[in-house]
Amino acid sequence: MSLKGKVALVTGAAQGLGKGFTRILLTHGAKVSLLDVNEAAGAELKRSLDGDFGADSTVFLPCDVTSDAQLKDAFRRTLETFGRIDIVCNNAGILDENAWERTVSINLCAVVRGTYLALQHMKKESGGQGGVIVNVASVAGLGPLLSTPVYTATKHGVVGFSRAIAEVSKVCDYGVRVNVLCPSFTNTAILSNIEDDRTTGQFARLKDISKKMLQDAGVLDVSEVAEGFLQLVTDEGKNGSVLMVTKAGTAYVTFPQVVKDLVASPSVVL
Ligand SMILES: NC(=O)c1ccc[n+]([C@@H]2O[C@H](COP(=O)([O-])OP(=O)(O)OC[C@H]3O[C@@H](n4cnc5c(N)ncnc54)[C@H](O)[C@@H]3O)[C@@H](O)[C@H]2O)c1
Ligand SMILES: CCCCC[C@H](O)CC\C=C/C=C/C=C/[C@@H](O)[C@@H](O)CCCC(=O)O
Repeated sequence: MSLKGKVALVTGAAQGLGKGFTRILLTHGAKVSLLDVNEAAGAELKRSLDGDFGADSTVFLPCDVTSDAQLKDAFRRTLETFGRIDIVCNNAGILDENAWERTVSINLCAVVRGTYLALQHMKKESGGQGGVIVNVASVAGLGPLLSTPVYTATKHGVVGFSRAIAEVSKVCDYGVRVNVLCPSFTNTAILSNIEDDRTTGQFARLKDISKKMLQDAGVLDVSEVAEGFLQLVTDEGKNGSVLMVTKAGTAYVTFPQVVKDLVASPSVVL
């Protein structure tokens, strides 16, 4: 899929991985709507991108993804600005075992909210032109990061929800692909949480184990993860795919099939 003329909406775009996804989308010709709760960082990034790609390539929209009203408004303003939405990346996320309800609200509830809004705008049955959604989970969505059990739960939820919605989209012929990105440790601000008793809370005493995992796994550059993101966006054969990106390499994850694949069964009548 060529990205020229395509429009993307990225949450948590102001820094870290969201910034990396934004830059690779712009480099390949897309226009990008940047959503972030950090207004200062978002405005600063917009100024930088204006210089690199031109002012009409992006729009920055202050948005707290936990607010249904703000996220809906951001989708509306994106359409007003660019006239279409082809790509949505639900990337915004935090790690805070003390504020675990907010962690669930951002990392999982807002991914559901962003996915449903994306489908509302993109699915063919509601007049959309189709598109692709990439939800950002983590390797912690595939196995426990023991010092962060709620963060782990949210990322497992993103994997499960996204795979299920991808099946819905296939069966209902939405014309929208839904994929999941599972990066390992990556050099962004969130990594500092591993040392921070304020965010690991009651599990702070386990941080040395997580630090050892980080040392053993190595730390990715944002650009390495962005390449995996680009694959999930542009490969039109990928729907319901889960891409794990680690220093050891990048691989699509396969899952055990516990129950018969109903979609493949001709007896399923819709
Ligand atoms: N860095 C890693 O090691 C790593 C690995 C795997 C997955 N991830 C995931 O990647 C995503 C991006 O994280 P990152 O590493 O770039 O961290 P980061 O902290 O650098 O960036 C997160 C961005 O999300 C924004 N954000 C936070 N809460 C928000 C809200 N309520 N509404 C809107 N924006 C909000 C922040 O302002 C920030 O710009 C997260 O979902 C994270 O869980 C990170
Ligand atoms: C406090 C660190 C903040 C970074 C959190 C990021 O989301 C990065 C998490 C990176 C790795 C998590 C590792 C967990 C791994 C193990 O549980 C292992 O079982 C995972 C196995 C995955 C697989 O090979 O299928």
